[in-house]
Order: sequence, then structure tokens, then C-alpha cells
Amino acid sequence: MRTPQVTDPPGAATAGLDNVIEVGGLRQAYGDFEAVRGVSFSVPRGELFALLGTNGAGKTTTVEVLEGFRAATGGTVRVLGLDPVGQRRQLRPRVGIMLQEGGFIGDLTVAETVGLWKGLSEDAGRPVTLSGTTEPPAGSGLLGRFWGVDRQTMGALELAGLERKARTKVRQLSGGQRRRLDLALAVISRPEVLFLDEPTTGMDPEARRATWKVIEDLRVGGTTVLLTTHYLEEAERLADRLAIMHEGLIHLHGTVEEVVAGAGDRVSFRLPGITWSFDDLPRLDGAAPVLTYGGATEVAYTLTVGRPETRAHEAVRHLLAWADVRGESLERLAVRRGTLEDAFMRVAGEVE
Ligand SMILES: Nc1ncnc2c1ncn2[C@@H]1O[C@H](COP(=O)(O)OP(=O)(O)OP(=O)(O)O)[C@@H](O)[C@H]1O
Repeated sequence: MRTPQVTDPPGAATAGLDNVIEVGGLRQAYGDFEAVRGVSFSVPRGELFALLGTNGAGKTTTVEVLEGFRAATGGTVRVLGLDPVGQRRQLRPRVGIMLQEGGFIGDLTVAETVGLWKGLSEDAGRPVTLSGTTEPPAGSGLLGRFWGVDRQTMGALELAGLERKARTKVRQLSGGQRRRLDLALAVISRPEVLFLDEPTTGMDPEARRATWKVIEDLRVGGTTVLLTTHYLEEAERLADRLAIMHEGLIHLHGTVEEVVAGAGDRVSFRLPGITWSFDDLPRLDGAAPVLTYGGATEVAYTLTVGRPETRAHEAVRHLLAWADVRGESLERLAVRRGTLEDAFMRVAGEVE
């Protein structure tokens, strides 16, 4: 089992800035089982922070504590400087929540659902827009009047791409359209902080991209966003910073660049035949070769030791020197940058 990275908690570098979310040493137990075992991070105003992790890592549990749905067993949690459980009434109107599974009433129409939700919101007076201005998106007035739906509701539906479904019953929506309705409800009160728990699960690629655009626009408008996702591409595209969780702990964190740099470049080549054993292969500092046999022997190293800027260069020089001495040629010699998926697999694999 790899020791978790012992560094400053994510966001420590921004301490002192206007942190909208602060989590310090969070622990959360379900009976005897500790699902979150000491998680710390902070999210400054206007930033999008993504929580990634293996199944059961504790992402939803962490987010549920921040949303005020459960009191932490240990540690401290603040959202907009407030205690999500103890000061829930003050906090609730300023926060938008998109749960993993929204509980809808199937017989209501989409517009009725938004209207009902709007009525429940304590801060329903302001129209929803992307940029934080007070005008609803162009066109919502016309279509809204046609459907008999007010501007605020129409604004939320347009934002989620559901304006043509205003009169459709919720049970007739597809899975992806329900997720979009979830999003409309989460942003109806123009929240300062938005919690998005796997927002694009079940969406087709086009709807996913449209949702990413909505999230990006909200962030540009100043909304602070905490996102959980299993789609690494989603995190890569949207996140200012991210953390990868496994078994209740954060194991890697930073900007996408920083996390990917930790994943290490990959150097690979092919040797003819299938007679090679580990003893015959060149040694590289800190990188054990991985062998794959086909018609030839594929050899791959993941480089994690040395300066990231030059370690691939040094590894290749070493490999070529080795090949020269042996009179071999390294077929298909290739270097590729580490990816977020490599970093994720390292956390998921090595920790076990
Ligand atoms: N209400 C509960 N009672 C008991 N155990 C729970 C409860 N909710 C979650 N757990 C357990 O806590 C752990 C963390 O669950 P959580 O849902 O937070 O993980 P996650 O990272 O969101 O997972 P996934 O990516 O699969 O959605 C899991 O082992 C889960 O089985």
C-alpha cells in the first residue's frame, strides 16, 4: 500500500484568499465503518474543484456533509464561512445542489417541477442568468409566454436546454433529460456555490458538452463549483484544481498539470522475439519495466524519478546507450506524456 501524499492540503496555497469551501480533517463514519478518514481541501471563490476517485472512495459522503445533509463525525467544514448543518437556513438560499439522483414527481410537467422547486427556494425573487446580470436569456420571454411559463422558470429551462420540454411530464423524460432538469433546479436561485454530483451521468456526448458549457459559463459568472465525476475528460476540461480520492483519503491533488506531472511520462519500445526476461532489460531509476508479449516483446517504463522536464530525455539516452552496447535496436521507441488516467490508475492500483 502506497503512503498517501503528505503535502499541504489542496488549496493551502490559496489560504487567506476568499475560500468559499473549507474542509479540514473531515471524517465521516457509518456505524463502525469510516468512509472518509481525514480529508482536507479548500476552494477559493470562483474556482471549480473536482473530486475524482474510485467507487466508494467517499466523494458523495464528503459532498453530502458540505451540503448539510449529514453532520461530520470529525473535522471542520465551512461553506461561505457557515456551518452547513448548524447554519443551514442561512446557507441554503446561497447554495445550488444537483444530487446524484433527483427525486421527481413523474406526473408533474417539467415547468411545474421547476415552479414547485422555485416556490420552495427561499430566494426565488431573482431571475436565472448565466452571467449574473438580471436579464433572462434572450427569447425566453416569447417562448415562455407561448408556453404560459414565467421568465425565471424559462430562464432555468433554457440554461439546461429543456425549453421545448416545458410541458412534458417528467416521467416522459429520458435519463439524460432528467439530469438536465436536475441542473435547472440546482441553478434556479442563482447560487453562489454549486454542488454537482456526477452531473453528466447518462447524458449523450452532445448533451454532455452542452452541460459543460453551462457549467463553464456559470463559473465565468463567478459561481464556485464543487464537482464529482467519473469522467476524467470532464475534470480535465472543467477543473481549476482536482483531487483523487481512494478509500476515504485524498491521494493526489493539484491542477490537472500538477497531477499529470506526478503520473510520469511513459517510454516504450519493442525488442524482437519473446525471449527477453527482466534481467536482460536496461534498468531505469525508479521505473520497473512492464513487459507485454506478442510477436515481439513490448517494454514500457513509467518515469517518476528525476526532474519532470528532462527525465524522458535522460531515460531515452540511457536506453539508447544500452542498445548500442548490446547491438540491439529499439523498435518503435516512443515517449508519451502521462495522462490523468495514468494518475488515476496509479492511485487505484498501487494503493491496493
Ligand atoms: N448510508 C450509508 N450507510 C453505510 N455505508 C455507506 C452509506 N453511504 C455510503 N456508504 C459507504 O461509504 C463508502 C463511501 O461511499 P460514497 O457514496 O461516499 O462513495 P463515492 O466515492 O461517492 O462512490 P461512487 O463513485 O461509487 O459513487 C462506500 O463504501 C459506501 O458503501
